[in-house]
Amino acid sequence: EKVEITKEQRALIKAILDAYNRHQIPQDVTKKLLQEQYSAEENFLLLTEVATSQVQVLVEFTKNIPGFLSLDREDQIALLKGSAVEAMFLRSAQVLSKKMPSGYTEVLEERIRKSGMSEEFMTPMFNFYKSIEELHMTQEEQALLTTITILTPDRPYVKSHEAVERLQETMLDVLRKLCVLQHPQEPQYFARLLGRLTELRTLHHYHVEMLTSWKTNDHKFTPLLCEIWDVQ
Ligand SMILES: CC(C)c1onc(-c2c(Cl)cccc2Cl)c1COc1ccc2cc(-c3cccc(C(=O)O)c3)sc2c1
Repeated sequence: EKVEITKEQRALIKAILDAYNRHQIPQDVTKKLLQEQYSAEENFLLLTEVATSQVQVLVEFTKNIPGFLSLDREDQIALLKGSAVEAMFLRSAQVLSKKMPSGYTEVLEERIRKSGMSEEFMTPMFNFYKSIEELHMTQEEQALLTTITILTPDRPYVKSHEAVERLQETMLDVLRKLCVLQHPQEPQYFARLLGRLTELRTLHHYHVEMLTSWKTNDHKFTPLLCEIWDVQ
């Protein structure tokens, strides 16, 4: 059947894409990735600094998701805490994508690979990055997929499950139509995008162990990261 994006849905895409592009990590933070030396310590410190900045950006972006601020305040926090890692995998995947060279691709990969993280997480992490790169997502798809990840109803401690589910379904419907219109030769494209959301949950579980292994090697995180990731 003819897939049509309504006027409201077009306005929704514009609002989300504008917010996604408006909230970016400041250049003086990301620039350090290009300048400082390479050592496991230095790489970990830089990644911690950028991740902290990314969380601040994520909070601002989330506040601009239509309907998010009408959710219960505690649910807003629960959604942010529950989705931060997954949103950051998506963001770092965009930066690492060689299809949209960001100037940080090589240095970021190098710093992640040499940040003192155990080898066992490297393979699934870089397989994920490769699978995202192969999708050649448009900016709208990136922004919507991040929004859908944030609006996942079954995060821990979310009380108004239905309210979040309604918001997420609105976004899923827009993304589904966008995929049909922007990837007409790939009828399975939308399903492939949703498959990445499943992959993100697996990486989220790996990430909890990554944090523990860093902690045991006496790596320090910032107060904001400790708060959002429940690290002591
Ligand atoms: C605390 C730290 C050691 C850590 O622990 N786990 C992870 C992690 C790792 Cl490794 C991989 C995936 C997810 C997480 Cl959460 C991290 C680092 O997480 C981040 C998070 C976001 C970004 C955005 C970047 C970035 C660069 C250039 C440009 C831009 C840009 O948006 O312009 C963004 S780098 C970066 C690093």
